[in-house]
Amino acid sequence: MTDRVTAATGVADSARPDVERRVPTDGPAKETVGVRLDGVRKSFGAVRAVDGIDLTVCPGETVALLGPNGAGKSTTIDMILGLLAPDSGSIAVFGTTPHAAVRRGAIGAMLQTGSLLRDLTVRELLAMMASLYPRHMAVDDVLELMGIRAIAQQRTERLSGGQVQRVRAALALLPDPELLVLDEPTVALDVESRRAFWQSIRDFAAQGRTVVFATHYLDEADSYADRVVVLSRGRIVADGPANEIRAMAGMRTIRATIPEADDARLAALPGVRMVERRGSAVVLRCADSDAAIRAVLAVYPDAKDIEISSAGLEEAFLYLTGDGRHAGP
Ligand SMILES: Nc1ncnc2c1ncn2[C@@H]1O[C@H](COP(=O)(O)OP(=O)(O)OP(=O)(O)O)[C@@H](O)[C@H]1O
Repeated sequence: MTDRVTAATGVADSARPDVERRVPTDGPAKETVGVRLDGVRKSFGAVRAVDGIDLTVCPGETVALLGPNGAGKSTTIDMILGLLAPDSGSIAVFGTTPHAAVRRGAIGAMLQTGSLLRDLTVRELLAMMASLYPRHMAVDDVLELMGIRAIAQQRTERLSGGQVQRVRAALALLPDPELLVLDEPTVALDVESRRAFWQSIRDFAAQGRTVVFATHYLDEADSYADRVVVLSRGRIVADGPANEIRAMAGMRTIRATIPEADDARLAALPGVRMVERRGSAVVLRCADSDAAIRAVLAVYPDAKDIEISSAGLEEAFLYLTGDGRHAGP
């Protein structure tokens, strides 16, 4: 798998005031589309960070943007939040521009970077931020939702990395947003903290709210999202219900030495999804390895050194993002 990004440790990034200072709403919007991206592109110099993304997120959906480092997840999120403008294409959030949605308090965000204000207790920080919103969740309710009641009297500079993440999420939830956007929110957390974090977000989503989150973790996307959108090199390479993406992750691989095999013919065999060359061997990624091996032997009875194996989650992820095609011997 790819390298992990630097852990986020804070909140209330002063360079991003629009996201943190939301104006309250009268409750969830009634639009049938929560977030919509049409042909969105964004480059930084010669780097095409986002290269033509079409994406629709329905209200109430929890969608994971899954991808390795540099896939374009943060750039996509920053454009949904109105922090970056696309070079081309359009973005709508609950039927309006991202800026308008932020202004009317529809979006709460937890970004990768930012720092908590020091010299305040967690409760004081939440109360202070709440005072900026004419309408907001009760501080006690947010403490309860994020499971941080026990640290309410603790000063922010004394918090552990995991506690900081939960306080940052609490700040994002404070104005009771219709859309919650989380950019790799659990990157610094251990397994138990991740589980507890996601249970809190699930409880929030269960109120009919829309959640979009970026992650490197296939298992996290699988466990907590209704739908998984896999990004690679600025493009969507897979988009489907979590169980479908998991099924792809469950694909099997047939490796064999097949003299004079024709790649196009192999690719057309039943059960075969993809053909790769590894020296004299071919590797077949299969949706149905039983059907595939029967077909291979029927067409190429001379096939030898046959191995059938399950793709691990990591391998499946590399396959989905296209980063593993030339890996391995
Ligand atoms: N402000 C910027 N200036 C120049 N290049 C940038 C900028 N922001 C992003 N990029 C580049 O755009 C590409 C996509 O970056 P992005 O941060 O969106 O990816 P990501 O999927 O969020 O990655 P990560 O998981 O590492 O956060 C990368 O090649 C990155 O180096």
